[in-house]
Amino acid sequence: DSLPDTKTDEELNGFCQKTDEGESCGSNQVEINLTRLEGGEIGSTQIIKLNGDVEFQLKTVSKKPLILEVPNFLSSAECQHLIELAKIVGMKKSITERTQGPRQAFQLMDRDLDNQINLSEMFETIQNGFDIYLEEEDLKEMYKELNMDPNGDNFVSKEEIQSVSPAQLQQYLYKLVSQHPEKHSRYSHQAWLYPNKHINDNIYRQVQARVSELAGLPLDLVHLSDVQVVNYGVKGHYNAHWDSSDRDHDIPCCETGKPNQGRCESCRYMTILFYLNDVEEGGETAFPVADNETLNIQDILTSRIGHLYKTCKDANLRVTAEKGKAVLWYNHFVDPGTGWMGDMDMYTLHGGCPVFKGEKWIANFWIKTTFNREHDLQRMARIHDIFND
Ligand SMILES: O=C(O)CCC(=O)C(=O)O
Ligand SMILES: [Fe+2]
Repeated sequence: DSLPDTKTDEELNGFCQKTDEGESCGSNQVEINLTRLEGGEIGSTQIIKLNGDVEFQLKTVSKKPLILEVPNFLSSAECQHLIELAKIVGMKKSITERTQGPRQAFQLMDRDLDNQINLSEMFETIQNGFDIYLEEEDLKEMYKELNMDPNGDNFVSKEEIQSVSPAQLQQYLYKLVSQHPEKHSRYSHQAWLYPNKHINDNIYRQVQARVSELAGLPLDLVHLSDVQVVNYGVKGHYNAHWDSSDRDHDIPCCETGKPNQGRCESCRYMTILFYLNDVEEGGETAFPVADNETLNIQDILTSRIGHLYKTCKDANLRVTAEKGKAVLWYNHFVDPGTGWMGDMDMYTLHGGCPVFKGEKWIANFWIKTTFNREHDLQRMARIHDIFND
């Protein structure tokens, strides 16, 4: 499959690139690569011009991964508009993959291989299996209720666990989080804005154009990416996670608006997150391992640094939620071989701190690409037609 060769340069100008010789369009003429902005020293600010001739500040707040902030990227009216659009679509409770659908079994995390599960291993078992984060008291209460630890030594042996069925455990946990939604990894409401559905919305399109300009990425790519508007109330939060997935040859990347996909994974080259209001207290975006010297994924998965509902204040970096501000980072490196999406940057681990007072509205603009450049160029050509008809 290649691009239809009947297209003129002008028709292909959705992914035109500026070169020294002027503008050059289409995939045959120029190499379209994914690019990255360059940061400065931590705390330093660059001035950039977007939106005609309007100056914006681009502040570097982390180098590993590169994280940039742009205050007042959106006007107050634009923030309000995105919130209104989301409300019209309808805000729904956020769910995560692990809380969807029926559960058959869960994996016991017997880290020290002593054939019994201690409290911290049980914490990890439940986090891993159900996306639910329990405190020590919760675990002890659960042991009592389900009679999981008859001898009361806070260790659940393999025999003891056999007396509880996965269905029983699931039922108990779901009841618990229905009463205490803050124990879930993510406690928020959300709505998706699909670019195709808002094609006549001038404010939305203006924002998309500015995102493309800021990121230095083709507008077609921005038009391929849906937007998620999220609302958090008091106790609302999102524990630490990565926004994208590493290359998996067996599971394709999810694509906006493509029905009946079966299993697919989120592939998001870049995250551009907007704060749509000022939060009275709390609600920062936390990056627990930003600018860490080293990174140990096993440590992240087994320690409590991911439990941002409790540990946000210990995160290496916290970005405050301020109306109109954008914060952006790259979930992937550029593959030097293909010029397209490459390995994931595991330092991008992040999440939303609990809101203590007021509420929090954000919009996630994820730049979605797959690992296959030719495939994406074709998708870009198609969306280009839709947007320029
Ligand atoms: O609420 C935040 O600050 C972070 C949200 C987030 O990471 C997400 O929605 O993927
Ligand atoms: Fe995220």
